[in-house]
Formats: sequence, structure tokens, C-alpha cells
Amino acid sequence: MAFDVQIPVRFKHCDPAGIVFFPRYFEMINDVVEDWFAQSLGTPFDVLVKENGAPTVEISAGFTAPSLHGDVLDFRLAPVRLGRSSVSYEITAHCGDELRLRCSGTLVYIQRMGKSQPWPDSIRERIEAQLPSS
Ligand SMILES: CC(C)(COP(=O)(O)OP(=O)(O)OC[C@H]1O[C@@H](n2cnc3c(N)ncnc32)[C@H](O)[C@@H]1OP(=O)(O)O)[C@@H](O)C(=O)NCCC(=O)NCCSC(=O)c1cc(O)c2ccccc2c1O
Repeated sequence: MAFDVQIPVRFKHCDPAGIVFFPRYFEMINDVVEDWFAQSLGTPFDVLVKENGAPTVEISAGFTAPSLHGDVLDFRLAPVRLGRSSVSYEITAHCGDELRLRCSGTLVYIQRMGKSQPWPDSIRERIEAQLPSS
């Protein structure tokens, strides 16, 4: 099961050529992950960061076509591997039928500013239910 969210391309995302500048894609990707936690895993980041964190330890992306101011991007996040404290995901963004980006990332549940911690059961159960084999 995947998590879907739309992000409109705004003026703030674009370079002077009118296309999305790549760091803005990484901010969008983080927004998608934040929305996934809040809407699908039952843990908004503002709650999570009070005593914990979820920093990214690995991320890679490929950009297959430019996005323009006014485009609406359909982001899809799917968790692909769940470990003791880590989760790996894949994200795609399409505009209509056109693929704009692919991203793979891993984040780790930590004690605030500290070491990795096992996922709480409430989050683990929700991620497990979304893995491809479920
Ligand atoms: C995150 C670390 C503290 C982990 O180090 P630690 O020594 O505690 O744990 P391990 O090294 O044993 O690994 C635990 C776990 O992670 C997997 N893992 C580690 N590195 C990688 C990697 N490169 N690729 C893939 N997987 C990796 C490892 O296999 C283990 O998996 P298990 O599932 O088996 O447990 C330490 O790595 C660290 O501090 N890294 C730096 C992180 C960082 O600075 N990232 C830069 C951006 S910060 C950021 O993105 C961010 C920060 C926040 O505070 C957030 C808070 C809330 C939400 C989002 C945040 C956020 O995005």
C-alpha cells in the first residue's frame, strides 16, 4: 500500500528558467515523508521530535523530466524495507502520465540527538502493513 499526496509547483520552487531547482525537490520529498508520518503512521513530526528524531541516512534521486511553475505533482511513497530502527522507501512523482522523479531513501528512528532506537510498536505495525509483501 502506498501513500499519495499532491504538491503544486509554486514560484518559490523554481529557478530563473522557470523549472524546479533540485534542492526544492528534496524539500518536497521531506514534506511527503512528514505527511506520511502524520497521515498514515499516526505520528506527526512535531510530536515525534519532542523526544525522538528520524534523520535521513541515505537518499538518492533521479530526475527524468523538468517540472514547471503551475504543474501539480502526484507523489507516491511506498516503504520497501523495515529494520529494527530504519525504514527504506521509494518515492515517485508524476505530472499526469509523465514521470518527473524517482527517489530512494532510508531514515532511522533515534532518541533525540542520540543513537538509533527500535521503532515503537504503533509505528512498526503501520509500516509493516504497508510493505509490498503485506
Ligand atoms: C542516525 C544515526 C544516529 C544512526 O547511528 P547509530 O550508531 O545509532 O545506528 P547504526 O549505525 O547502528 O544504524 C542504525 C540503523 O540505520 C541503518 N543505517 C545506518 N546508516 C545507513 C546508511 N547509510 N544507509 C542505510 N541504512 C543505514 C542501519 O542499517 C541500522 O538499521 P536497523 O534497521 O537494522 O536498525 C547516525 O547514522 C547519524 O547520526 N547519521 C547522520 C544523520 C544526518 O545527519 N542526516 C542528515 C540530515 S538530518 C535529517 O534529515 C533529519 C533530522 C531530524 O532530526 C529529523 C527529525 C524528525 C524528522 C525528520 C528529521 C530529519 O529528516
